[in-house]
Amino acid sequence: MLYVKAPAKINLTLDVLHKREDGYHEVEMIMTTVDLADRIGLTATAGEIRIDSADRFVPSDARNLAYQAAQLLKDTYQVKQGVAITIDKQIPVAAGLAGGSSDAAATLKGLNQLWQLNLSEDELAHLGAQIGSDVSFCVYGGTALAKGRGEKIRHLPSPPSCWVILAKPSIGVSTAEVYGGFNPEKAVHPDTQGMIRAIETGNYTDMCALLGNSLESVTLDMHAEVAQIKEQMKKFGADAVLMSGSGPTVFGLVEQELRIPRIYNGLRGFCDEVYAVRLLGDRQPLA
Ligand SMILES: C[C@@](CO)(OP(=O)(O)O)[C@H](O)COP(=O)(O)OP(=O)(O)OC[C@H]1O[C@@H](n2ccc(N)nc2=O)[C@H](O)[C@@H]1O
Ligand SMILES: Nc1ncnc2c1ncn2[C@@H]1O[C@H](COP(=O)(O)OP(=O)(O)O)[C@@H](O)[C@H]1O
Repeated sequence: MLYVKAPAKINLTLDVLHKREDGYHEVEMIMTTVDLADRIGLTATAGEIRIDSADRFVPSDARNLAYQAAQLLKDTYQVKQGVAITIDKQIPVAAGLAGGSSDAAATLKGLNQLWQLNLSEDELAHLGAQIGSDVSFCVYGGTALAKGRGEKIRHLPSPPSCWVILAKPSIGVSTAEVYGGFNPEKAVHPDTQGMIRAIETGNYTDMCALLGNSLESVTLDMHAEVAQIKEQMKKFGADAVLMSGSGPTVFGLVEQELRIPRIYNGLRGFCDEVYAVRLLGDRQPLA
């Protein structure tokens, strides 16, 4: 079996510019991967695509984004073989951490090897955009500025290294619903260029100060728990906190490792799903 890692992402900034004619929103966002990852196993079959996951929230049919990735490659390149895909789910589902998108991206990369398609990363990223807006970024990983509906990628250097505390309240959030609730009149717009400078110059203080997400207030208005978790995370000592993507996961940046146990243990009192991970920063090897 071929194994591929599928890491989660967080959005350091997420600026929603406007709603487009096609219903999607034009965005500018800085995404970076963290070392919380699903593990995708791929085994060639005679022709069919199968999905196997022990996680009850992960669909095991064509709704699964990894299934869609395999189907897309099979149809586009007339591949006769099929694949059995196992998903060892570690990333919380519907959390704003792009778990499904990362599974799809890992499947594209793994099948490129297994089915010997010889496609470039750029070709895989381009195909990935047909599956979902975040899939192109997940093909590359690392740190990037994403524009368009999320599929136009410009690579950025690694942010200054730090710990990331992730806390997910026990609610799932629909990305479409959150974008649907976006109100341009009330929107806050993060300083994307400032964040790029902070990353390029390795300025941790500025990176913390410039975290921002236009979708945060939409989800906060729907779910009071998210605001409570933000408050708790700040109180327990995170340097800066923000909701990731459309939520509901809240992340906190922490420079000093010594502070992690207090924040982690404090949050565990409120929230079942808490993780202390590192920023991955750089793009990672395949497996
Ligand atoms: C908000 C973000 C931020 O990284 O991530 P998540 O919270 O999902 O992790 C992304 O923009 C989510 O990307 P992704 O989850 O791939 O979205 P898609 O499947 O393409 O779209 C789901 C739905 O979200 C809305 N959508 C998505 C992207 C976008 N730029 N504008 C939109 O309006 C559309 O209503 C679309 O039907
Ligand atoms: N491989 C997968 N892992 C998780 N969820 C998936 C997957 N494939 C499809 N989904 C569906 O996608 C939806 C969004 O899941 P996910 O990608 O985890 O969240 P988000 O878009 O918030 O980052 C879920 O409701 C789930 O039903």
